[in-house]
Amino acid sequence: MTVKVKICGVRTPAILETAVAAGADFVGLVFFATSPRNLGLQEAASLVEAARGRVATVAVMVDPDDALIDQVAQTVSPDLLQLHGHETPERVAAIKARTRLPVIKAIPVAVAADIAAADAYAGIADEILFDAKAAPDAALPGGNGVPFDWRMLAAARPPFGLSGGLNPGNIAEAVRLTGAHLVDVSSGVESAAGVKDEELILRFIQGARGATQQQAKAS
Ligand SMILES: O=C(O)c1ccccc1NCC(=O)[C@H](O)[C@H](O)COP(=O)(O)O
Repeated sequence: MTVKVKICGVRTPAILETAVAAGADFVGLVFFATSPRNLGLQEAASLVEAARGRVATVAVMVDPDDALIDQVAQTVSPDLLQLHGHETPERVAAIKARTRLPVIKAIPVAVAADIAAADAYAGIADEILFDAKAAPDAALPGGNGVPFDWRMLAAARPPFGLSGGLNPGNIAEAVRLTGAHLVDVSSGVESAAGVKDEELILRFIQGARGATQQQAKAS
């Protein structure tokens, strides 16, 4: 199994090129006004145009209303959507029907009981992404660079994605321990909030690919 890698919070053409050259499968474009990774619609549209056919683009939104959904779908035209808020299964289904785009649903995890929340999205979301639940006083619902206890994912139904506090130093262990088929990183490949680092992106993707090879040998 080859682990798919998503580099989230891409903001510039140069970092998009780095992610493509390093072999990323997905790049995330964040639409969340107070995030240091937030993009305007036109900036995002330019990145999507440059990415088309080379790496899949994911528009990351938090409890978006229909107006934002329509603006992003029509102006930015990403390959997928990622819903990172409190969207119900019914809302996810409605957004999918409205846009005809595949949807990644983020499930926030702090305690073992949180894993079961994913079950309600079976057959609705195209991908489940278990992410660390943000602290109550956190400024952002995602992209905080904080991991959760991966052992809780023993109760998760594969396939699933993993994010939250991943970085070049822990990605191999994270893949080995969880069996995640998708890994998603933001803070762990940044030199400062919202500033992606080319070297860290390369090392992260190499680490994910290396972990895949070891896992394949063991099975
Ligand atoms: O990254 C953001 O700024 C962000 C803002 C609002 C909602 C979601 C956001 N990011 C979602 C992601 O997909 C991140 O990659 C994921 O939460 C992991 O982040 P990190 O722990 O920093 O690697």
